[in-house]
Amino acid sequence: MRLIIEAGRACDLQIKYISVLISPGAPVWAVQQRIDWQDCAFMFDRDLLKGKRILVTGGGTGLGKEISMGFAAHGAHVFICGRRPEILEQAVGEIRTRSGGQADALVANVRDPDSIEKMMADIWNTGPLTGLVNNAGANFLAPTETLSPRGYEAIRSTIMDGSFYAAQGCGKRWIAAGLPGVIISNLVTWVWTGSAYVVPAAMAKAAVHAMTMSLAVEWGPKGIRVNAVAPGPFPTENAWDKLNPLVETGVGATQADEVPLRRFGKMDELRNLMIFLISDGCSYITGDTISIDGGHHLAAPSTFAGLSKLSPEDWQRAREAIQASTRKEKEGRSA
Ligand SMILES: CCCCC/C=C/C(=O)SCCNC(=O)CCNC(=O)[C@H](O)C(C)(C)COP(=O)(O)OP(=O)(O)OC[C@H]1O[C@@H](n2cnc3c(N)ncnc32)[C@H](O)[C@@H]1OP(=O)(O)O
Ligand SMILES: NC(=O)C1=CN([C@@H]2O[C@H](COP(=O)(O)OP(=O)(O)OC[C@H]3O[C@@H](n4cnc5c(N)ncnc54)[C@H](OP(=O)(O)O)[C@@H]3O)[C@@H](O)[C@H]2O)C=CC1
Repeated sequence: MRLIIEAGRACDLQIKYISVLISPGAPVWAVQQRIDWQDCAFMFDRDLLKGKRILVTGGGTGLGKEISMGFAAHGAHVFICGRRPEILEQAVGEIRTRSGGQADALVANVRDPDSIEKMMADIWNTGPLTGLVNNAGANFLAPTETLSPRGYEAIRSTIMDGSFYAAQGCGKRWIAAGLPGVIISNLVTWVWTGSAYVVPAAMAKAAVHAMTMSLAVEWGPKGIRVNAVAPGPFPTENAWDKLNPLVETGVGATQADEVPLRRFGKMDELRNLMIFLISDGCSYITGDTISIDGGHHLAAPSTFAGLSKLSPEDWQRAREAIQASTRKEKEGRSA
């Protein structure tokens, strides 16, 4: 048994990550432990995003919550959405308390264009957004030949349709009002490499990558910047439940030891990139997708190719473990 303790401190939010690798190939659990704000080192002026109003889809958990926290800590009013009211309310409370900034939550299902339109109308009733982060995502490991149309649709519609309708909802309002705006989509390095066993997610993210380049050109003359980030592994509870449900599924994409920088990403690293991209100081970057993965995709172990060793019985167990996690999530949904 090998035990690696990897501890890093997130500068602005002071989160300590401890990753414990039980044995090579075993799943990694990232324990996030909150500590005080006091010794924070901020990379940007604390007022950098003052006056900004930014919607982060899927901002109630994981990366979306951490990104929202970073925006709020730099003066922005953040709006988060998702399908579980309790999770959203908890997140809003946490963002307000820890960042000292403004945050509000809206229940919305990004798979449903009417739900997105209602959310946009509700937000615009209190004033226009200045920025949008397409972060809501869905994913699970599965051999492609076993996917049902509903399974494929659940992932595609969340990532591809959700990002399109949210971008369109903001874009049409900005254009009508002659306002500038910024859109950032949270993709994954599979937009360049593809990945076995997560094909619908790789396809949908690649579609949003194409949307990023296309809209940057179409809406650039109207003052709307459109960019994306492509993270490598940043362990979150949901992602790891869906992508590393068993000891046997601990391969490439969810492992730190094959990342050239030899560790997972830290939330403050992602936050800093997002704060930069959404800020006015970044006014000449558009149409780009920036990787933030410690070099993972260049070293090529960033996919689930290693899962070809799994037996049909292993896949059945993986499916059951993933679906147990989904059942737990569903209990809280109201949209
Ligand atoms: C380099 C590192 C990269 C890491 C990249 C990370 C990417 C991520 O995006 S991680 C994000 C993880 N978070 C989530 O996925 C949160 C949102 N997830 C969900 O809402 C659910 O998990 C969902 C995707 C399953 C969708 O929920 P819902 O619409 O309620 O879906 P159902 O439970 O009704 O299932 C729909 C359909 O899918 C089939 N299915 C579900 N799980 C599996 C599975 N493990 N294997 C095969 N098929 C599965 C399910 O059976 C349904 O189909 P039918 O049976 O035909 O009805
Ligand atoms: N963690 C990682 O290593 C990486 C993550 N990413 C991307 O980052 C994003 C966040 O992932 P992560 O934080 O790990 O996972 P989470 O599951 O924690 O985040 C996904 C969020 O999206 C929301 N969401 C899902 N479906 C919908 C829907 N139909 N309508 C509204 N909201 C929805 C979920 O809330 P709810 O279920 O309540 O609706 C949840 O808050 C994803 O797009 C993922 O692909 C990219 C690369 C690496």
